[in-house]
Amino acid sequence: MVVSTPIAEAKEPIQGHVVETWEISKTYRTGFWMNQKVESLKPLSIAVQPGETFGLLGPNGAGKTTLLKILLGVIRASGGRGTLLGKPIGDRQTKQRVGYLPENAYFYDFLTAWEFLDYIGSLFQIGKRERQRRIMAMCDLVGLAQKTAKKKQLRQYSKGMLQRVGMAQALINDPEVVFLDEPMSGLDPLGRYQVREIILSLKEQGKTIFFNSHILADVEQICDRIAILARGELLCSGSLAEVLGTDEGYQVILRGGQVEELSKYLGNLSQEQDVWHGDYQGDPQTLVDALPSLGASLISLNLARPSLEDYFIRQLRERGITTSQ
Ligand SMILES: Nc1ncnc2c1ncn2[C@@H]1O[C@H](COP(=O)(O)OP(=O)(O)OP(=O)(O)O)[C@@H](O)[C@H]1O
Repeated sequence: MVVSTPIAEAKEPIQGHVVETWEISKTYRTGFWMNQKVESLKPLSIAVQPGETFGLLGPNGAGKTTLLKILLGVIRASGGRGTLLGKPIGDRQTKQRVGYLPENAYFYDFLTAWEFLDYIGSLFQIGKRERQRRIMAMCDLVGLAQKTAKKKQLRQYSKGMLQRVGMAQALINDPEVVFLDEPMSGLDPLGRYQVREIILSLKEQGKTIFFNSHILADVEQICDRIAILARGELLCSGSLAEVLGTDEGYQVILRGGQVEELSKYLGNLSQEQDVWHGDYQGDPQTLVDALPSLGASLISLNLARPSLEDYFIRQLRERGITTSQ
């Protein structure tokens, strides 16, 4: 995969937050008489720094797409306010500096990828020569063969290839901030890996990335900071270290010893024949030194950090959320 193809010279660093909201909220009115209310987003305040990869997580129906659409000016907030690149949300000039990959991108599938990207480039009023240059750079960036891009109609593309075209269209205007709604959904492991690589290469170029996802393993690998939404409510936000904590423990497997003695050192002890599994907190050397007196020998000792998935599920359970909406 080809990565890191900057398509424009360095810009002035962005001052202040790229995204900032203050108590922003959304209530939809539904029903025949529009008399039913759906509170999709409860008052929410977040801030995203320049150059950051920010992951917005949450189960289905949490309000992730709603927030993204508000930030992009696609729908209006019911309350609160926010800024994008320092300008009030909805500012027309800001749109030139923003890229967006919708969750279910609609493509004119009778066009080739090249024609489609050329069309999107023309909407941004990019001149013909520059459009050609950018389309070539985009094909390289997202790993799309130029020959295929010129020949094949989009209706003949696989989901993974369409996602690459979607990424390319989101980047054709060389945006400073890119919003990606579920960029890995529906992709196989290779496709997910490739999208992750593209996101990392954008990050290297200093772009700010805001993306929605419920694929936690991907988020854990690429995000600087995360926020968790559920039922329209912000449950927490912060860096992974802030959210998960830095308390690292060890998973220990050893042979021999008695439960009374071993439990002074290990938590969650379980036994399979004469092999013990347990958790250990503290200096590993202390445990290793104590093993002879416990009559036990070490089989393995592995560093274990709580995963984002464990944390995410715990957060939802603590609030009694066991199903998606
Ligand atoms: N146009 C609409 N009219 C009424 N309710 C809506 C509308 N759009 C979204 N909702 C409701 O708002 C809530 C949040 O929806 P949203 O699409 O923002 O969730 P999401 O977190 O993006 O979910 P998913 O992960 O499934 O894409 C849901 O309960 C949804 O049914």
